[in-house]
Amino acid sequence: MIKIGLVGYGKAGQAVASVLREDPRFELCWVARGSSAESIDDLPVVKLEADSFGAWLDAHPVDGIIDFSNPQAVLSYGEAVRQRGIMVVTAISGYPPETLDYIRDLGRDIRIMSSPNITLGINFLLLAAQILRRIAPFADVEIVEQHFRDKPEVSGTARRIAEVLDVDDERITSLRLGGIVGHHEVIFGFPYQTVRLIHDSIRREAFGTGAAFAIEQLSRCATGFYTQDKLLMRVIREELLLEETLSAAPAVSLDSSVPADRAPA
Ligand SMILES: NC(=O)C1=CN([C@@H]2O[C@H](COP(=O)(O)OP(=O)(O)OC[C@H]3O[C@@H](n4cnc5c(N)ncnc54)[C@H](O)[C@@H]3O)[C@@H](O)[C@H]2O)C=CC1
Ligand SMILES: O=C(O)C1=N[C@H](C(=O)O)C[C@H](O)C1
Repeated sequence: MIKIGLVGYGKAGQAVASVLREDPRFELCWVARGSSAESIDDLPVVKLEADSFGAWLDAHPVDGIIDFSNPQAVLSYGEAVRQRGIMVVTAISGYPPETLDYIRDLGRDIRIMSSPNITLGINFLLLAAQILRRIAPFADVEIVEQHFRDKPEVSGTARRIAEVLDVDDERITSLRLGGIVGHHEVIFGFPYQTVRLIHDSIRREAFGTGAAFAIEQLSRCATGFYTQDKLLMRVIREELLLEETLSAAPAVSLDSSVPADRAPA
């Protein structure tokens, strides 16, 4: 069982906590918050402060941390987890470049995954979009992202899509309305056809299942910096290799009395 500490218990963190608590592979041990440590159901709560977090980790050891707080939090817990070899899945979408550099540096000593969108669906869309982009680099590309009305910044997901497709951020159209959890659409415009790749996060629990996939995959990885699309590609590659191996496997006789060339197909 993987023991987890959750950093951030807001809109996304609460949904992630509910998914983790229902999954028998994980034990959610505690929550770290930025504000005062108000209790949450039966979960221990700590206020995240750099100078005391190491002692908290020693008294409440975990295998991994999942971060749905804000871009500053990793600066408070990074060295404490580095010293203890604790893996990290951070879903923060708006890291400044210097903080991303710090996260990559943490990858020299621990397993850490950072992705602006942790859903498996959007990371599959990222892989599909990159394939189409390579096939048809001449196509027009536009990106549309839609979120709840109070989300201030352009989605980190849309910026990541633009980055991997080598498209200028000016091609991103942002809409803010209602309670939309997360909608992303990549539109490829060809002379005689249009290809639309669309992903909708219907409920914030989608971020919980994505985080569960990431922490479980990370537990099988070597020390290093990872992204969710790379972890997903790793699983796809393993599946394809297994399929290739199985389809190439010669007919064998499990019964020594039956020659291999007459074994049932
Ligand atoms: N990668 C992904 O798939 C997703 C990423 N996000 C990102 O997660 C972050 C949080 O999103 P929401 O839950 O909607 O925001 P929110 O504002 O509802 O929740 C953030 C929580 O973090 C807490 N917090 C702030 N500073 C903290 C600190 N230093 N230590 C511990 N806790 C701290 C706040 O008190 C708040 O409860 C945002 O950056 C958002 O873009 C959100 C959903 C999906
Ligand atoms: O703030 C959110 O909620 C989300 N933020 C991420 C982003 O900025 O891309 C991912 C997801 O769309 C939800």
